[in-house]
Amino acid sequence: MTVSLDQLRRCTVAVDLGASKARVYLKNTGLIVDEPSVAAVDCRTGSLVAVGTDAEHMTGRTPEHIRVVRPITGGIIVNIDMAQRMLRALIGDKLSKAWRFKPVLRAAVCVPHGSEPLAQRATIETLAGLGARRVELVDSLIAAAVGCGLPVEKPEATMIVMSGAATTQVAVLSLGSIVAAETIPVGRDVMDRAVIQHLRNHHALMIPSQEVHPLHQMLGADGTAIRSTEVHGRDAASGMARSVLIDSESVRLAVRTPLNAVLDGLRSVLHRCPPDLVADLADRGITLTGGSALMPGLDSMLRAATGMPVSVADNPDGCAVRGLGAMLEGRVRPMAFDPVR
Ligand SMILES: Nc1ncnc2c1ncn2[C@@H]1O[C@H](COP(=O)(O)OP(=O)(O)OP(=O)(O)O)[C@@H](O)[C@H]1O
Repeated sequence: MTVSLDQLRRCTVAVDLGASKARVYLKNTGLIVDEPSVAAVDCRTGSLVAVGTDAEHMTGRTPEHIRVVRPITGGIIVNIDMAQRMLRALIGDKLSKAWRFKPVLRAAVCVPHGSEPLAQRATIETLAGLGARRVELVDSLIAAAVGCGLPVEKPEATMIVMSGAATTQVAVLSLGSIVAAETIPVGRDVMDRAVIQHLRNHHALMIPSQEVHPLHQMLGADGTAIRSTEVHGRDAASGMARSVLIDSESVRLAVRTPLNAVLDGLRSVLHRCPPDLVADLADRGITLTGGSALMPGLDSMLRAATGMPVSVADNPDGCAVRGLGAMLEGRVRPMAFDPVR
């Protein structure tokens, strides 16, 4: 079964359920949900305590009876019931008006490239439980390329690197189709964990995840990058509070392994492309998108490693759902694009 642009135009909502953010785009309205895909649950009663940003703020600060859960891991819905409850709470009554005019709700959902049939089934079930009568699945790389404004329908190569919280997806597209693509299980979360592990191994310091974000600022290559910064955490041996001065080279070293995995994936995609398409990319280069594209220095690290021009898309987070929204609203030139199913 294939999904055409005509079928997508009949959909009312576009949905992107990521490991970090849940986004819902209502046709002819815009983004109605752009919140962390997090829920806080009271284990004693099973009731939802908070969702989205409020739930995310509770991470690591809850009493024993409250659990903060992420129903989506690596772009895969691992807890359908919780994902439905979270989405229902996030959407609230924002869909009720659309529902009145379109009693048969059709939804289009981004799914990671190469996702397993079971993962696709979980996505369909989640949306069906929310009242969608029909769910169309679209490869998130195609949706993101459209959302970045790339000329995907042309017989020329475009290369997109979409880096999210849990995964980085790389693809070369031409004529509306994916020529070669790879999903690498490395995103901002993995980079953060690599830095946390590095500090533990080399400085015997355990730091909370929010302490990692200022460290990444040191990777910026615009000359304004900070050379060193003080991080606060707990001494791994004594358990006492301690501060350590960390320099940018330490952070660069910590993210080298996950970054190399992304580069291997990128090379593998280029190897599988015909030379004519790779030649197109010498000028056009790579478009970097996804929330992690905003990580300081990621573009310059990719540029240095590949020797190709790298540009960060405008508003890179949410490109996929915006691209899907454009398809729903018919703002995309007709093309024979490769759907997921
Ligand atoms: N300004 C910023 N600087 C650095 N990182 C950022 C910034 N804004 C968002 N991020 C990171 O981007 C990630 C979220 O990106 P995105 O919304 O594309 O992910 P997702 O679609 O939920 O994840 P995935 O595609 O892996 O399922 C988070 O890990 C977040 O820390």
